[in-house]
Amino acid sequence: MTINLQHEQKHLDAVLKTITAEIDKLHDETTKRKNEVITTRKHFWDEVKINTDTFDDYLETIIGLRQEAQALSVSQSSHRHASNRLSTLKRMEKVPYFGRIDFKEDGTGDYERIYIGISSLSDKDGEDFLIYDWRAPISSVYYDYPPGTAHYVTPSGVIHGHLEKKYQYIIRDGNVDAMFDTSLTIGDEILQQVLGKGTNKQMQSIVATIQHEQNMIIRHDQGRLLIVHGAAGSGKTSAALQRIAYLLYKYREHITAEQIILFSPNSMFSSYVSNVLPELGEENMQQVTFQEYLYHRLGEEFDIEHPYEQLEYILTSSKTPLLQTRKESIQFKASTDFFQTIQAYRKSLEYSGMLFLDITFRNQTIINGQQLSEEFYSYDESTSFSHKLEKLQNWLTKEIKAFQKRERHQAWVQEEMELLSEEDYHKARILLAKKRGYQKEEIADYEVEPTALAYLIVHQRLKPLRNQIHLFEFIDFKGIYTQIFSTSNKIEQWISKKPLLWDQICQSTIDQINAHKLNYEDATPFLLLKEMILGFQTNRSIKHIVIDEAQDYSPFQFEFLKRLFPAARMTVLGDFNQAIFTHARVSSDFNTLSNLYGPEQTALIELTRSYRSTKPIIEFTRRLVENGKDIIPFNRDGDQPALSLVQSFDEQLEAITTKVLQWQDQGYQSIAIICKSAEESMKAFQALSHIQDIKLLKSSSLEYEQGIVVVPSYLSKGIEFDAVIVFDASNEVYGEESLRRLFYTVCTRAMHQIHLFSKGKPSFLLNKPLEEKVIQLSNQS
Ligand SMILES: Nc1ncnc2c1ncn2[C@@H]1O[C@H](COP(=O)(O)OP(=O)(O)OP(=O)(O)O)[C@@H](O)[C@H]1O
Repeated sequence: MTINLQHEQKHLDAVLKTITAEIDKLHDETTKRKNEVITTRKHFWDEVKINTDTFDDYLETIIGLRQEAQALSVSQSSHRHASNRLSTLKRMEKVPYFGRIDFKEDGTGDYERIYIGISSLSDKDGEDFLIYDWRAPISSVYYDYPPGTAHYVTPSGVIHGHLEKKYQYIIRDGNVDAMFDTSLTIGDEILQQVLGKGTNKQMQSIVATIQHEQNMIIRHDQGRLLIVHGAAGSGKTSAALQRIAYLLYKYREHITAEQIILFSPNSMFSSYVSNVLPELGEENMQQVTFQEYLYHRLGEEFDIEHPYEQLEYILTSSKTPLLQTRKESIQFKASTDFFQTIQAYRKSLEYSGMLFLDITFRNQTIINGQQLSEEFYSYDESTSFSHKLEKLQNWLTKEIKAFQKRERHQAWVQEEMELLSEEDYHKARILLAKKRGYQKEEIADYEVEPTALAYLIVHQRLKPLRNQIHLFEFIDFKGIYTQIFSTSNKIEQWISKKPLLWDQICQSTIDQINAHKLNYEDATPFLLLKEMILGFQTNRSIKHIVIDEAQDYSPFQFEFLKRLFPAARMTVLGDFNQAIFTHARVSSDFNTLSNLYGPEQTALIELTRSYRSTKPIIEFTRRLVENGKDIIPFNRDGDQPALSLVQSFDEQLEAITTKVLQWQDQGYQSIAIICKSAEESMKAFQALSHIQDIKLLKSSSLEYEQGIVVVPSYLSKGIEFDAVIVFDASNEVYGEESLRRLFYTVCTRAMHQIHLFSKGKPSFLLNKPLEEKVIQLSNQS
């Protein structure tokens, strides 16, 4: 069948008419709903009579309030629903659908034309679907099958049938610009077009061109854990976001956007991906970084190191024994071995080793830590650990009460009583009178007894202490954690393989903690131990967590997240070739992760096709990593990557400036000059400040800025640029094997162009690409 665009245009016009009619209807509806909300808000208090004289009045007031609040919530939700649908329809007005399948269900007569778009649309009688949502069960045929037999899964069973044809459309502003019979075409024209365009400030949805293996990720529906290991640019983040949209559609009765959390690497990345779900007509999920969580939980106790500070230290420090100790320490503290050690240690605390802080008041020790420890271990062995802690808390509360009684006779209390201001005295009088059961009108007759007042003063002063007891702040968590590193401790027996430089690791950990500093590698183990002692503070309302750039997380962090969100399923996406943190440099897969929920609850999907970069760029970058030959480039042509050798800093700056201007002339809008560290980025930025509108991206940057940017390697992770300049790819800068993955991450950020500059001898990491001529040596001075 030849494609008849006129005929297609006619169909589109008819669909657009229905969309326009629905938009008009919804316009009226949203205005009506909005007015309803405004009126309900305005008259909220008119409808409720506040009367608390008797219990019945009070009850009636509460019921009235509740009814009004419910009415308001119903109108608000109808308004939200109508306006969400309205904005989706407005988006559909531009592109109502992007694909079509001609499908015949077994046992039925004709082929049905199924048009697929970002949301479904029925005809005006509401009887037939003009457009099917891309997440509807039947739409999976579009992504999964070439013409021939096909099937799809519905809640009521599997539907088998025959797919005759599959089409893709390019629709712009109500016109069918092009239409492809994708069962005949060899390359994927639409994908070529999409990938050939310039980058956007924000990530775009990929629903029109989702690939079969990506669709498996999006619609995966079994087990607690889905692990996606995929090459750079293979669409992991994209698949993750469309998966969230899919879950919100499929489980719309049970899951809302607030019940899904995306753990992203940094705020800039969060802003970069924040457009995808709204573009698909869904509300955004929650986005957090693991670091934010650590700050939230431990920020008051410690000065916590940021993961990028840790990286910066590793990348910029000169090779000293101190650096070696730190690297060993990071690797050990992220290991499963250390996790098991902590578990064993926590168990042992049931019998000995718990440390408590002295309870002090006005520089006087009321009860010392040793006494607390004796009391704790005096409880019957059969009492559970958490119950023992509760008993200790109760005992302590009683001791404080007794102390309060004794303390009221102290001279300082007398002094405070005498110095009490008129206002404070008045407040104390009211409080005491109320305590003694005086009614409002009788308070004036109440005579304050000095002992009661003294008791009250001590009581007030002890309030912070009581709070600390309530929050179990009398447990010496710092002491308990550092005990692991006190060399005389038996903890060493539990470590299956003592790391090199163990004594130095111990000493530096103790020093840091004593200075109230928490290195990034200590933060999660510390928090985990704390939670194991106190009992986990869990969040059961979260139903799904998605962890992007998961190679950066340690087994500790996964264990932690699993416990923190006991009701959640997890989707984990990563690429070990991009594992840039010291702790993950030795791992190459997610194998250990399958222990998290057990193999039966775990599925692994590998993505090997890479879409971001042109074929010449992928052919270059895949030679940088050991297992790179498995990466399959999407067939998009482009210029070959280039390497320029320069002799001096000035020559480097001049060459970079020329390149940037040349790329700008060619129409590339997002150009990144990627440096190894923040330190190098700052230097480069200052030296290149003559380039108009050049910007520096920092770890504190909240938004991904387009244009010409200077960015440190680790911050460029997860995002992409039209053209990339590697500021200095010399052996001086990238001269170590441990930097291979970082270097690969940097080079894989480029979509269309990449040019590397090397001041002096190029990095040994480039030997293979140079030998195999996948990178061009562009000029040699
Ligand atoms: N099916 C697709 N259709 C259109 N574009 C796609 C598709 N899959 C991936 N892309 C594009 O490829 C680029 C890379 O995708 P994405 O960032 O999701 O990959 P990633 O695997 O998360 O990469 P990295 O690990 O390097 O950060 C993006 O521009 C994305 O839009």
